[in-house]
Amino acid sequence: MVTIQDTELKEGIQEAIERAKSLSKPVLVSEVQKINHIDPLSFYAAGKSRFFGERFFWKDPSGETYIIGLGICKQIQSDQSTGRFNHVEKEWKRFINNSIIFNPYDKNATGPVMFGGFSFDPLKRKTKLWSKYSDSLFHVPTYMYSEMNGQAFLTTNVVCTQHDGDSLFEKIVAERGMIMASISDYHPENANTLQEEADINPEKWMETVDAVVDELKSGSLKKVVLARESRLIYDKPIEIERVLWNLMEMQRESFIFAFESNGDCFIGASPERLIKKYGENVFTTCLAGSIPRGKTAEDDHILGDALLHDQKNLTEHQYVVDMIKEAMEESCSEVELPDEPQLMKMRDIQHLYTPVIGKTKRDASLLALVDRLHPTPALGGLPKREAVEKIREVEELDRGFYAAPLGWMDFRGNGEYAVAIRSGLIQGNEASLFAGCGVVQDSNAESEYQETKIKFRPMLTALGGYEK
Ligand SMILES: C=C(O[C@@H]1C=C(C(=O)O)C=C[C@H]1O)C(=O)O
Ligand SMILES: [Mg+2]
Repeated sequence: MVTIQDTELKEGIQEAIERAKSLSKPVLVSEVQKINHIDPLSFYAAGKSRFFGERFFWKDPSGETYIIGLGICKQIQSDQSTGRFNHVEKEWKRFINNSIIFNPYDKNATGPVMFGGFSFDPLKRKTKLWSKYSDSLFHVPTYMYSEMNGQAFLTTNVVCTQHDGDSLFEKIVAERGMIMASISDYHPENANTLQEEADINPEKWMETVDAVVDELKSGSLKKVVLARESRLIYDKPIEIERVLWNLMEMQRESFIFAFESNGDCFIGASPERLIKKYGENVFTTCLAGSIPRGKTAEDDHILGDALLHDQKNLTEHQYVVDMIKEAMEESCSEVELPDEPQLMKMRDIQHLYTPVIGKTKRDASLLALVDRLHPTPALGGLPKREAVEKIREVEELDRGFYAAPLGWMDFRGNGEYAVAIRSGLIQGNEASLFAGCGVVQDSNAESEYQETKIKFRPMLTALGGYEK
């Protein structure tokens, strides 16, 4: 059946081909349909055979926003280290500038959206672990399911070139029809069995923590976040859908994300927002300072209370608050944040948490805010530049996209980026998990090590390898 919107898509494609001829460059057509609700994970799973390596999944902590992409109609990438945020934003604007958009809905995350992220530190020596991800990597999906406050939308993005003809419309409608017809309720099947678990050099990591603590006592550095890796080997290829299913069951309060590239998949459940921008309203998060959850409600309360009064953790947290407050005050006309941190309780861990809201000054774009904030002292340290240099020098791990901004931006400039922690890189039947912690003068290597162990748990449990 041809709907009114399909007529629009057909005419849009014809017009875009004409435009591509006259401009001698590809032109995007984007069409948005309001549709009935689909289970987001089932939509993702429906793209498995056709689009493996070209999918992404996103859920925000409130569950108000889901964005799932299948296929890539445009890739924006760069290995340039300076000005990379600005470069991506310019490329994005240039791409949507001449596009034809049918979107009668005034909803964020509908129509053209780019999804992806950045590496933590483009100047870090690269290993082959992250060879499938360039320092800046964004995908614009061909088919995108998005949900905003309970309303569901299907966006179809087609890039037309001067060489395309009428058959492009038929091809897209047929492919889209096939995807929609193949959606069936996803349920995880048999789990993987963990065969080998290798913490990479924990003793050396603790020695590095000790050495950094000594430096913090004598120099100008105040905080350095040090991370480490655990490598897991399973008996068979890890099913990304099943990991997402588990994360959705167990880490409801987190951002849940998966970002595929050339067969690898970066995946995780992060409690930490870097920045959200809807219109002029911006939201960011100071999250640093950690303690385990208690086994009983009473235990849990005692631990939470101890965290709220622990000087080492309060200092670790305050560095983040000070830096984020300063950055926000530069970019915003109004900034509001509470005086004292509160507790954020996740399934496996509790943190000190200070939410920050603001209203941007007219010229502050989402990626300019990302540029200003990344890395906050929650993931880098303080002062920012020295801390990142220290990490580059002493950390064994190639962080890749771990601890870096990951998220989306739509054609109107709205979007959200999480700090991609509690995450791992899946490569066939193997996975690398990453976890770090804020090292300050009062840090103790053994307890920081224990803290990273807890931070591995969300992913370890979701993969199947840790039973609580
Ligand atoms: C670095 C991580 O987490 C960060 C470090 C924290 C800490 O040291 O207390 C707490 C929250 C995060 O900002 C991680 O999970 O890998
Ligand atoms: Mg800590």
